[in-house]
Amino acid sequence: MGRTVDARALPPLAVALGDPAGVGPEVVAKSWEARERRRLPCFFAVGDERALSVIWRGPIVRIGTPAEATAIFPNALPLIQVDDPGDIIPGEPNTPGARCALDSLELAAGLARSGAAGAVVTAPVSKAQLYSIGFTHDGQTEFVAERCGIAGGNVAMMMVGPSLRTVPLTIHTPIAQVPGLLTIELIVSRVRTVNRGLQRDFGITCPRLAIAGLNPHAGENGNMGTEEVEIIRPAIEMLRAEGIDANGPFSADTLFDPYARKGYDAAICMYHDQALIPLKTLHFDDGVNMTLGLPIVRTAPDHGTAFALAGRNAARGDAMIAAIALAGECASRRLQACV
Ligand SMILES: NC(=O)C1=CN([C@@H]2O[C@H](COP(=O)(O)OP(=O)(O)OC[C@H]3O[C@@H](n4cnc5c(N)ncnc54)[C@H](O)[C@@H]3O)[C@@H](O)[C@H]2O)C=CC1
Ligand SMILES: NCC(=O)COP(=O)(O)O
Repeated sequence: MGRTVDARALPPLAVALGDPAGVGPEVVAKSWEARERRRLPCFFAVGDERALSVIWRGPIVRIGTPAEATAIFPNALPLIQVDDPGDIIPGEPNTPGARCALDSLELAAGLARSGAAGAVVTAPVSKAQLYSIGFTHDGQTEFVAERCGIAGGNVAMMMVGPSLRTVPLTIHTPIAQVPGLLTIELIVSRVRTVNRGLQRDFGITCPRLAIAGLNPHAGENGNMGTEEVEIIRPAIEMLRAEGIDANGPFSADTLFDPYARKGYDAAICMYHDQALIPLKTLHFDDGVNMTLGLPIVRTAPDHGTAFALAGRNAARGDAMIAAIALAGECASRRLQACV
């Protein structure tokens, strides 16, 4: 039986600043400013101090180890320095900045893996910039998974908002390739990961999972596409035989209305936009991207680098605040389950 653990036992969370020219540094600074009001767990930034100081006049204290963050956090934003050798101009991404974003991500994820940080929270990176420096993963999700020794295909991206959780089964895949990638094995393995993640990180004993169809009207019994009959329905039957409360396939067009949303804990979607459009439409300001299936907790705000806003003090910090809060809750829950 687990016993209650004081939340203060949670090590500080590592927050990678993301692309130095994006809104990442600004939303991290805004999160620190909101630390008391929003009762955020202790965290420290990982990145180049200049990315913060060019857009923010608040106090920053460099630290050498995560443990030092605890004493600093009430009065200043603790930071582990990662050098960016280039010019940092908000809204103007460059190659050194992309390398700095990657180094920051690597270090922050490593600190979480070692247990020195309680979780890793990642600010937005530009995928195009990362690809230009030879980044071979689709995104931060797959990178962190690999660093944890897990194949990218064995984790799940879950988008989390106050009234909706969605999971894209295929993620950063060209839409034309989606039907060919959908298999019974993919659906079964990804839904198992989601089921376990909702139990472990959200304390939902028997998660209710709604599986979307791929085609209009979930295929109308094979008359508007056959994926539902040949792939999705057999996968649901396999999952139900294992005791997982998976249901569907449901027409995606009515899966996100207020009445339908009451009926499930997460909607499993067939492709990126099917999952992200409803989440961002309903919860853009406080949506969180969480990676399920990792040995560590990793969250991120739902938004991207928003280069056009960078340096103008125009970015909202709420999604980053929600990402830090959720990471703290999930990491505390895991800690509690361990003792
Ligand atoms: N987790 C990550 O690292 C993510 C990175 N990206 C990257 O971000 C870049 C830009 O992608 P976009 O599709 O333009 O998405 P975006 O989220 O950066 O911007 C979309 C719209 O939302 C606004 N916006 C974004 N964040 C905001 C905030 N905090 N407060 C107020 N308004 C905000 C932007 O100004 C823009 O109008 C791409 O390079 C993409 O790779 C996109 C999504 C997630
Ligand atoms: N569209 C979601 C997104 O781009 C986040 O990707 P990741 O970098 O967190 O894997």
